[in-house]
Amino acid sequence: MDEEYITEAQAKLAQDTTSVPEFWVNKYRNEAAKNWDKFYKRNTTNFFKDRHWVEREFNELRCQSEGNNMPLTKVLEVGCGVGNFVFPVLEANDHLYFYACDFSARAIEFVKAHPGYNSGRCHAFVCDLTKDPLTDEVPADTVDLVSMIFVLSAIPPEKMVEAVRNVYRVLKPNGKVLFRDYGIYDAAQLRFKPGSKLCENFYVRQDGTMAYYFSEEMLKQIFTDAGFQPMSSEYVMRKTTNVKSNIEVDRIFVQAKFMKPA
Ligand SMILES: C[S@@+](CC[C@H](N)C(=O)[O-])C[C@H]1O[C@@H](n2cnc3c(N)ncnc32)[C@H](O)[C@@H]1O
Repeated sequence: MDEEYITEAQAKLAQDTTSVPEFWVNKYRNEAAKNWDKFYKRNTTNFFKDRHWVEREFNELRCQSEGNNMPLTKVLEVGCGVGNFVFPVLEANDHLYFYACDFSARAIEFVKAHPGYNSGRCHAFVCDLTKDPLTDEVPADTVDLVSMIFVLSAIPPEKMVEAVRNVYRVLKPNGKVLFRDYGIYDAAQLRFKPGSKLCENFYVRQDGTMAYYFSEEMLKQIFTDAGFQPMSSEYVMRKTTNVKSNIEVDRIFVQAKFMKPA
């Protein structure tokens, strides 16, 4: 990241000295699943775009076309929403089997109603990563890959390590986590109004959903505390134009891979 950009971003963030009363902080934390469910009631399947960049960024998901006798690669997408990651990848690679979970029951209903949902290649279920064992639905040590695409940022920081440990238990030894999420100093973080910050780098949006902005260091700490070995990590910068205001903004994401040791 550019030094000048970082200095300006830090100065902007330092201006916000407000704090959210503890009652509200607890309420947002306790009602996270309810607020995401309302989000999907309002937006149905229309909010997030299909994530067609995924195979370009994560070669593990590309079709290897090594013949039909190869066992299917088992992938678990946690926090799958309405399937904007799952369905494009399933369509592009017929050698994958997907487990997909989310704590919004409504999101899972949308996944099951999708024309691409085929129970021979996909199993969707409701699960709160911070408290429901994934092993209730997925046998321990059996999954090749877990994708975490913009989900960990929605989880309060003090629950992140436990959520990642939950993922660890279903992965095979040498299995990998493919991760992409919001990076620190992302334009969306700098746009929050005073009174939205719940704790360092963690904010509540107007609809009650929450978002954390990761530094590479913080992300590495969470995954190593949960038992993973870091494989790669980078900030991905994208300039996007806000359609309403026609202003160009700097989106910053963190993309990383972690391995469960053998
Ligand atoms: C920004 S959306 C991303 C959806 C999807 N991964 C994608 O890329 O389109 C975040 C999702 O994480 C889910 N989520 C947040 N906290 C969760 C938790 N503790 N357990 C399971 N799902 C959670 C939300 O319901 C929401 O669907």
